[in-house]
Amino acid sequence: MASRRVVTFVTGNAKKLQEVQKIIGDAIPMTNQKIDLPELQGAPEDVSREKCRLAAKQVKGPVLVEDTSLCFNALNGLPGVYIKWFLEGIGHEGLNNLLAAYPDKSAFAQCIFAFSKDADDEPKVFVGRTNGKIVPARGPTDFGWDPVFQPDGYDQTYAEMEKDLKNSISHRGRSLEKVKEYFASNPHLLDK
Ligand SMILES: O=c1[nH]c(=O)c2ncn([C@@H]3O[C@H](COP(=O)(O)OP(=O)(O)OP(=O)(O)O)[C@@H](O)[C@H]3O)c2[nH]1
Ligand SMILES: [Mg+2]
Repeated sequence: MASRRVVTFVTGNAKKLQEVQKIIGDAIPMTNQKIDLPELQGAPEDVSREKCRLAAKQVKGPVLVEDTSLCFNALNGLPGVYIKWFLEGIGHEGLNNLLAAYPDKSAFAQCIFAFSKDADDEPKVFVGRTNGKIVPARGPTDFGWDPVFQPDGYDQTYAEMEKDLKNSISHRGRSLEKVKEYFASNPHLLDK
């Protein structure tokens, strides 16, 4: 049997890593590296592709990265890929206040994973999206904007949900389902 390479998931975010490990399980042989990659400005898919290229150069092997957006429909998709800086700058209350002037509180969480086999391989992207609305913070505050995002069809915020429930309906879970399908349908992807 050919020996197999291992995919390195590159992120600076420990909470993302926990979720990714839980969702992937042993479906894909994976390790991780904590590198805070510089992020291009622009369209979400391009941000993720560029992170993937930078990661592949550093790791020199198969890499997986992701970029997460939180998009408010009343604001035509902003803060989007800039949610990290909005959250750091204005917090949960500030995110709610951004929508104070609009009756439409709907939003979507989006995760874009990107994979490449090596630095010469064009990254492939996998988009996962969950629709919901922005609400005053409820639940534990240990992960980002989880307390202010309530997915459609549920009366709990992401933060109030059991982890397995969040992972089964989340932007990250949906994107990773596509990643897993891609690996399952390309069984020789990691052969040396
Ligand atoms: O409540 C949350 N539930 C989630 O499911 C979730 N996923 C990401 N985030 C936050 O949204 C921003 C994305 O920015 P981001 O994709 O650039 O991540 P990051 O810079 O933290 O890590 P990375 O880029 O090294 O992977 C960062 O503030 C993350 O903390 C989440 N918050
Ligand atoms: Mg980042």
